Amino acid sequence: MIEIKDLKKIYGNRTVVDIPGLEIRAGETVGLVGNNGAGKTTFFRMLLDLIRPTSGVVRSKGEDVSQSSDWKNYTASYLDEGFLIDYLTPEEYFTFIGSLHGLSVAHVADYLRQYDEFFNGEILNRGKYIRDFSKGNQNKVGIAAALMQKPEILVLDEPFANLDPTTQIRLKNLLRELSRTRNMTTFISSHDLNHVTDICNRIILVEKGQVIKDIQTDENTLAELENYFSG
Ligand SMILES: Nc1ncnc2c1ncn2[C@@H]1O[C@H](COP(=O)(O)OP(=O)(O)OP(=O)(O)O)[C@@H](O)[C@H]1O
Repeated sequence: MIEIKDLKKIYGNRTVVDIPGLEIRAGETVGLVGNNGAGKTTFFRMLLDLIRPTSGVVRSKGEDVSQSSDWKNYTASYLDEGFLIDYLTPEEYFTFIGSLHGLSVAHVADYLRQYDEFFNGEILNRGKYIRDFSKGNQNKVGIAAALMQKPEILVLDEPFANLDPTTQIRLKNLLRELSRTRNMTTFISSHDLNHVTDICNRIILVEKGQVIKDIQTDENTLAELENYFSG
């Protein structure tokens, strides 16, 4: 589904991403872990053609993401609040994103009903602009909007950050369900080793831009990661 070849990002004289080769198969749930500054967000930004690699290529279904736009039809992401439009209300934002994907206002309202529990009564009909929501609630808006396009590939940067424990558990259930029912390919970066090992079937550990471990999750993975990070 996604193939990475000789991917490098260099800022000044610092190489912040250096991945000789990586393949992600359809339906995989990939957790990206690594300490601050390891290069996770930079990697995601290259995956989504938000920044250009210094060298190398990211191919999605065989097409270079920097040369083709086809991947945008089946890829959704939420990296940070920069993806939102902060002078809109959540309803206006969902309607706008829905319109980009050919959904009517009624469709969008219908779609949002399934997120009642995830939103926990804090998102819709609040009469507030997105900019006035807490960071956690802004995350909820961004994640629900990304899922609205029923993507084949979903990329989320630290989706559990700023979410209360109840919403973290609801998000985990939601992502598990989507990967099971839609065979969605998912990338999730997180500092929460419990959550990523819980929902991801593959864990990629990066340090200084390099892949240090690439493992299929099993009952020993959490202990292995905890051991690595406590060293
Ligand atoms: N535009 C830029 N110019 C220079 N250096 C940058 C730029 N963007 C990122 N970096 C550097 O690249 C390195 C990787 O950053 P990145 O944000 O990808 O790490 P991360 O793994 O997502 O970290 P965190 O867990 O803290 O979010 C960091 O050292 C960062 O300072």
